[in-house]
Amino acid sequence: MSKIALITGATSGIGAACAHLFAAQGYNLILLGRREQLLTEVSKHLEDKYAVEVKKIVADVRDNEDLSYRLETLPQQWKKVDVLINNAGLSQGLDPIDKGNIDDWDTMIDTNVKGLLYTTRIVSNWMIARKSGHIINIGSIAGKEVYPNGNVYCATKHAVDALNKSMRIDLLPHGIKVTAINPGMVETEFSKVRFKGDEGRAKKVYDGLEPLVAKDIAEAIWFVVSRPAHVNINDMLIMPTAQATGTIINRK
Ligand SMILES: NC(=O)C1=CN([C@@H]2O[C@H](COP(=O)(O)OP(=O)(O)OC[C@H]3O[C@@H](n4cnc5c(N)ncnc54)[C@H](OP(=O)(O)O)[C@@H]3O)[C@@H](O)[C@H]2O)C=CC1
Ligand SMILES: CC(=O)[C@H](N)C(=O)O
Repeated sequence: MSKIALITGATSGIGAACAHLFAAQGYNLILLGRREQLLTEVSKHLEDKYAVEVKKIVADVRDNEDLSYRLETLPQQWKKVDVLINNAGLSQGLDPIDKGNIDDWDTMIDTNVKGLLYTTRIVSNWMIARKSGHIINIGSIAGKEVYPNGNVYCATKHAVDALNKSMRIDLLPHGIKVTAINPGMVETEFSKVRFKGDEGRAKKVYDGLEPLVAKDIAEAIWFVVSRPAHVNINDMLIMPTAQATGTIINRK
C-alpha cells in the first residue's frame, strides 16, 4: 500500500516541488491550496506521470470550519497520512512597525500560525491513532533571526519555530517525528506575493545572487523523511551559498 503525504500550499513553489518529488517516490498525495485551477493542473500532471493517486482540497487554511469539514470528510483510507508538510504560508508587505498594514498582519498571522495549527490539530490525531507519522513544518531564516521591516513575518516564523519544538515534545509519546525546515532565499512566488504582484520589485530581491529553487528544499525534505525510523532531524537551516543571514548577501 502506498504511503500518503498531505501538503498544504501545493499550488506553487516549495509545496508544488514537494508534490513532484513525493509522487516520484510513489507517494499518494493530498494537495491543498486555494487556487483550484493550479491544483487541478499539478494533480493531473502527477497522476499521469507517476501513476499515483491525488486528492485535491481547495481550501483556505485560515478558515478552520471549512478546513475541518474538508479534512474530516475525507474517506477513511485517506486519513492514513504518513507525512504532513505544513508549507502554506506567505509574507505581505515589508514596512516598519509604525507603518504596517493591519490586514497584512492578520493575513500572515492567520495563515502562517493559525492555519498551521488548525491543520496539525486534525492530522496529528490521525497520526496518533496509528502511532506513526512525520510532521514537517516550513519555518524560515526569519524564524531564527529578525531583519529590518520583517517584523510580523519574522514573528510568525518564530512562532513556527516554537510550535515545532512544542509539537515534538507533545507528540513524542506517540512515536511521531517532527522536523522544521528553515529556508533562506528561495525564488518562488514568495516575493511576488510579498510585494502584491509587483514583479519588478520581486525580481530585484534575487538580483546578483543565485537563490535556492523550490526543488532544493523539496530534496532536503525528502532526505529528512527518508531517514531510518530511529532517526529524526529536528531542525534544518538551508541558505543559498551567497546568503549568510537574513540580510547579509554577497551580490555580484
Ligand atoms: N521563498 C522563500 O524565500 C521562503 C519561503 N518560506 C516559506 O515557504 C513556504 C512556501 O512558500 P513559497 O513556496 O516560497 O511561496 P509560494 O508563494 O510560491 O507558495 C505559497 C503556497 O502557500 C499557499 N497558501 C498561501 N496562503 C494560503 C492559504 N490561506 N490557504 C491555503 N494555502 C495558502 C499558496 O497557495 P494558494 O495561493 O493557491 O492558496 C501557495 O501554494 C511558506 O510558508 C513561506 O513562508 C520560508 C523561507 C523562505
Ligand atoms: C530573508 C529570507 O531569506 C526569506 N526569504 C525572507 O524574506 O524572510
